[in-house]
Formats: sequence, structure tokens, C-alpha cells
Amino acid sequence: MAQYARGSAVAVIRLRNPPVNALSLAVLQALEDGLKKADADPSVKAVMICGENGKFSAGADIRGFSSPKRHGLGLGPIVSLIESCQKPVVAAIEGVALGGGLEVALGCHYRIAHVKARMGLPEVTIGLLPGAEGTQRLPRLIGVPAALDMITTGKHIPATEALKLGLVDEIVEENTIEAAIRLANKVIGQPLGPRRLSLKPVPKLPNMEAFLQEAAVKVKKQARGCLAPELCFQAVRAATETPFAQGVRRERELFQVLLSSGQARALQYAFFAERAVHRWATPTGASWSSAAPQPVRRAAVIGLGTMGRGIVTSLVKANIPVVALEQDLEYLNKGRKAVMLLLEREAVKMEGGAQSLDFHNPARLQFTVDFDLLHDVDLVIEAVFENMALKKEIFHKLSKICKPGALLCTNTSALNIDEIASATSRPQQVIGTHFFSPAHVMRLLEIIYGRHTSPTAIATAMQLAKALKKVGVVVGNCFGFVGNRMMFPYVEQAVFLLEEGSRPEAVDRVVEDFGFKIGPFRMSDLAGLDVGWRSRQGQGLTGPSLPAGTAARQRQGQRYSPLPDLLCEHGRFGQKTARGWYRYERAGGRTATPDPWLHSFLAQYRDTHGIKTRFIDQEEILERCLFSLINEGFAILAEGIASGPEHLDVIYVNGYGWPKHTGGPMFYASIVGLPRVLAKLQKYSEAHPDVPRLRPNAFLKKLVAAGNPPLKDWMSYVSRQSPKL
Ligand SMILES: CC(C)(COP(=O)(O)OP(=O)(O)OC[C@H]1O[C@@H](n2cnc3c(N)ncnc32)[C@H](O)[C@@H]1OP(=O)(O)O)[C@@H](O)C(=O)NCCC(=O)NCCSC(=O)C[C@@H](O)CCCCCCCCCCCCC(=O)O
Repeated sequence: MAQYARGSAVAVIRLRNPPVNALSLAVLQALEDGLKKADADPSVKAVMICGENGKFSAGADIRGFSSPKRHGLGLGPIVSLIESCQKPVVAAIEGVALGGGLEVALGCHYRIAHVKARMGLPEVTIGLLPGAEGTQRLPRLIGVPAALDMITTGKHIPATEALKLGLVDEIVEENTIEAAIRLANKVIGQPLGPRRLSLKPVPKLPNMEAFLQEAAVKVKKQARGCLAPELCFQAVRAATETPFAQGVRRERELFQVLLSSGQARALQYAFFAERAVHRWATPTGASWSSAAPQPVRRAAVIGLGTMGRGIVTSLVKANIPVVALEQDLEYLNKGRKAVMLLLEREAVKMEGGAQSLDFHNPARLQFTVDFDLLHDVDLVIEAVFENMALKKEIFHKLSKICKPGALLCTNTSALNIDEIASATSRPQQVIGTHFFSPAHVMRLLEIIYGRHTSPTAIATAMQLAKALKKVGVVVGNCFGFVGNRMMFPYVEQAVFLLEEGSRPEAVDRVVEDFGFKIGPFRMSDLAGLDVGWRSRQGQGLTGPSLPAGTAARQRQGQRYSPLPDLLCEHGRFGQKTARGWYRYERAGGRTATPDPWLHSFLAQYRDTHGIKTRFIDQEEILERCLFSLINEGFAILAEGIASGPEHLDVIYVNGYGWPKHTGGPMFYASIVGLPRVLAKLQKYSEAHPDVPRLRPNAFLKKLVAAGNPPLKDWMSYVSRQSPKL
């Protein structure tokens, strides 16, 4: 709730709802009561609004958006009530003022912020728009370009930037509450009209229409099917075209559209899913409550290829001193140059912010070829290429050199953590940390525990993820872990669709129209087709070790497509060779163009293998790709590899470009309805009996038989697991 107190002439209203002072109905009611009381009390000359525990407010209570009680009390009218107060109202912003919290502050006549505070209107990230008149007040205060940027991206800005934009009147380094009370006393009796944002005009731009048109195109492009950014834009446009009251009506209409959209539900699910995975637990019951993380004061990274460079950059950005190691001076110098370039770019991005990068100091970042320098680090991340023998050799060395207690992490996307750990004398300290490329940009960190990994090691890796500003997701050990294991059937279906009559550009378009950042074939060209080719050669699926007489399109009685292998045999590795599933302007080029060579190659391939080309519609493309991936997700849940569907969704949204506004694959399945997913898998499986990954998983069948329970109850239907730890 909100606590009302009257000191001298300044009444204090303190928003109180731990941990982030979310605006629940009780808080709103108390805020309204406090304002009315202060207005009515002749001894009160000014009001100060602040939050409890060093945080102003993180906005409306997101859990309340699905509550039927919500309609009783709106936040907009309360913000108007603040603004129309006859006594000056000052907001004292500490910690965060986000969403409805910032809208409350915008209703105040003055805003004063602590230098470390952050402000923003992040509603767009949970599928909404600032629905308490924020889309109308903010452009009046800071102008249309800056307001549009904040509202359509949802970014949080530091107090220093807020001051430059004119969003706050003052920033302080000392006690914000005392400074706000001083300010309130100072402005008693001053005219309030000029301080009421609803009365101000929206600052004009010489080329407003042209600016808005350009901004609309940009917002639409970035939204990729997500409704909220476009509706945020429309609400701000209304501010530029209509008087305040009319703009507010438009804002409310648009807010209602978003609130009732499935996208808002999915995005809010994604918000809480991310927090849920942070509360990790393993099948043996290890969790934060049973394990404390070890401090990481100094780390090492082995291997300065693409992944290692990104990981070093991430650590430096997190202010963790790093030793970067390569096998010889030639690789070291190449790696050092690349890391320095990345860090210089990051430093430019951070210019003007509160933090700066210190990477020229050898105590913070040291390059070496000497393994012995790793003797005193707290954590090592091995990031050499995916070769089990090499990784085992390195881990054997590490267990001899590193101090007792040092955490030994392997950056692998599929390899067996237990086998790597078997090369050391301390398997309890070995853990998988699967970074995603580029590692200094991508938010996901898959954290894989092996049979012997200790809870302390898991807690330390999770804490590291947080320090690196990543989302750590704890999963069990199996080939491909969660992310790649679910990706295999998806990519497999995409290639089978080509065999049957589709084209790469058709499959990619369907998947990208669904909202994926990049379709399976463009992704494969970007990653390099040779990576999978090498792995399949290693598994004996192709190449010289394949027994003579093996059927071209069969492996162990199951359907297999040699198409990706054939492309590699033609030297088509993707972007790096300017040819892959598409052609590119040059080696390393990024612009994918459909390739007539590939089309005739596919036609010839179908002729050779007697495959009748058929037209495949968008529905079949989407369902076969997505439902096979989801099917694997159910297998993962049933095996206890992940402790809930939220884990799979967080992994896909943050590491694989799955559109966040659909929640993630498992949430999407729950919305489509499990009976429908099952029926479709059954249909496709009957049509392709030699494709085991299309066979509906037993856990999916069990959930359908149980009456399609809500996603939050799925795990209660999993049979008891054998402990993994
Ligand atoms: C604030 C953060 C930056 C903090 O990050 P940090 O990493 O420090 O911590 P966590 O993210 O782990 O958060 C801690 C804890 O707090 C929970 N939480 C955070 N924010 C909210 C919130 N806004 N509502 C509810 N709960 C919240 C979080 O889930 C964690 O708890 P958990 O148990 O899950 O571990 C960061 O948290 C953050 O970015 N938060 C989101 C900020 C945001 O998106 N704000 C916008 C909210 S939407 C909004 O404000 C809309 C307004 O524009 C317009 C509203 C008009 C209609 C108003 C009607 C009011 C209806 C209220 C109904 C109430 C029903 C009832 O009372 O029964």
C-alpha cells in the first residue's frame, strides 16, 4: 500500500509493496486516499511521493493484468489527480521508476532523481503500452523523438540521461528524499500551471510528418509481428495530432486492444518465466537454498576463436579480470587483435554511461600462451572447438594446474559433460556453460550439470550468468542439451521439406513470418554448413567411414537426407564460401539471394531418387518444423533434463530467435492446444513412418489424455525421475 505521513508543511506519500513497489489495487487506493487527504489539509503546503526501500516503483502489478478486479480502479485518473492537485507535488525517484511508476512521476509537478536511478516505460516489452497517460505526457515533456524511442523500445535510461532529456529537474548524489522535501518547500506558492504536462503543447518538429512516417517504418520492421511497438507508436502519434484529452482516449482504446491480445499474455508469461528459471532446482533437490555461489574474482578463457573472443569481452564488461590463453603466439596475436577490436567497439557504445571499460590494464586483461598462469584463477571457461579428445586433454591439464576449488567450465553445444569431467580429478567442479554466438551479445547461457557436478558449481555458474547480464538456464546432460536437441528435428524437417518439393526461401519465409529472426536455411548458411558436416562425419553418418552399400536416404532404418552433405561436397559451406542454400554477393557476404543452381540441383536430386515433387503449403511447413521441435521438448521434460516448460521457452526466446510475443515453443503449444499438436504430429507421422521424431512423444499423449492441463501443471504429470546429481 502507500503510507501517508505529514511532517512540517510537506506531506509524504510512500509507495509500499515489496520488493519493487508494484502498483497493486491496494497501493493505488492508498495513493488516491493520501492525495485527497493532503489536498484537504490546510496545514499541508506541498506533497512528496517516494517509494519504500530505495525504489520508486516498477509500475503496475503485472500479475494483476489477468485479474478481473483490475477494472475497478485505473491508474490514469490517479495520475490526473496528482497533476491537478492545488499543492506542488514532487516525485523523489530512487532505484527504478518504470511503467506506471514513471507515469505517476510524470503526473507530479517536479521530479528529482538519485544519480543511480533508472527510468523507463517498458510496457512494450510485456505487450502493452503506457496506459496511464504516459504516451501523452512524455512527448510533451521531452519531445516526440526521445519519447517515441523510450516508449517503442521500453529501454531504461540512467538518471544522467533523464536529466539531459529534461525528464527530471534535478539529480542528486546524496539523500533523494531530503532533497525532494527541500525542493517541495522551495516551490510552495509558485504557479503550478506551467508544471502541468497535460497543459503543455507537444514540441513541434519542422518535419513532423516525415519524421513520423520514417519512424513508423522503423518500428514495424523491428517489431516483426509483435503488436505492441506499433500500437505504442500510434498512441504517440495521437499526441502529436489531437488535444490531450482525445489522446488519452486513444491511448485507452489501444491499451485495451493490447491487454486483450494473446501477445500481452505471452510476453508477460515470458517475463515471469525468466524469473522462474533463475530459481533453479535439480531433480535431487539442489537449489539456491542448498548451495551458495563461490566468488569469481579472476577468470580464464581458453581458446580465442569466435566464441572465446565473445566470452572474454563479456567478462571484461562485467568487470571480472581475465587471463586469455591460446595454444601458440600466432593464434594468440590474432585473438588479441580481435578481442581488442570488440572491446573498443563496446567502449564506444558505453561512452557517456556511468561505467567505462578498463581493458588496457594487464591486471584486468592478460593474454598468454602459458598454462601455468591459470594456477590462481577462480574459474576457467574452455572455449576450444568441439573435439572431445582435445577438450579432455585440456581438462586433464586444468585439474593439475588450477587451484583446488576452481570451477572448470566447458563451452560446448552438445558434448557429454560427464566424459569431459572424467578427464579430471575433480568432476564435481566441472560444468557446461553453453554460450551463444556472439557471446558478448546473446543473453542466453545454458548451464549443464553432469552426474558429479556439485550444487556449488551450479550456483556459481548461475551467479556468473547474472554478473554477465545473461539469463542462465540450468539443464541436464544429454546430446545437444535442450536448445540444440530441440533444434535437430526442426532442421531435419526443413531439409525433408526441400526433398519433397519446397525451396529454402519458401521454408525460411514461413518461419520468419511466424516471427523467427532468421529461418533454418539462412541460419545454416550463417553458421556454416561444414560445422554439421564435420559432426555427421564424426558420427559415421556420412564420409569415408560410411559402410559401402548404405542406402543414400536411410540410416539405421530411419529416413536421412544427404542434401546438406552433398552441398558441402560441392564446396557450398554458406556465407563463408558465398554459396550454400542461397548465394551471396561475395565470400562472407550477408545478402541471401535464391539460387537457380540450387533449384535445378534439387530438381535433379528428386529425379535421381524418384521423389515426386509436390506443392507444400505454409501450414504444413510451419507445423512440421515447429511441432517436431515441440515434440522433442516434451521428451526433454519427461526425461527430467529441464525442470519445467519455462526453461525451454526461455532458452528458445533468448538463444534461438523464437518470437517472444508467442511466449516460446511450449507456451505456444499450450495456446495452440495440446490435442491439436498431437493430432497434427499423428497425421505427419503416419505420412512419414520412417521419421521417429514426428512420432508423438508419450508425455504429450499423457497430457492430452489428462485433459490438456494448463502449462503450469504439466510437470505434475511427469513420472518420478531418477536423480541426475
Ligand atoms: C523492476 C526490475 C527492473 C527489477 O529487476 P531485478 O532484477 O532487481 O529483480 P526481478 O526482476 O527479479 O524482480 C523482483 C521481483 O519483483 C517482481 N516484479 C518486478 N516488477 C513487477 C511488476 N511490475 N509487477 C509485479 N511483479 C513485479 C518480479 O517478478 C520478481 O518477483 P518473482 O517472485 O517473480 O521473483 C524488473 O523486475 C522489471 O523490469 N520489472 C518490470 C517493470 C515493468 O515492466 N513495468 C511496467 C508494468 S505495466 C504498467 O506499469 C502499465 C501502466 O502503464 C498502465 C497501467 C494502467 C492500468 C493500471 C491498473 C492497475 C492494475 C493493478 C491490478 C492489481 C490487482 C490486485 O491488486 O489484485
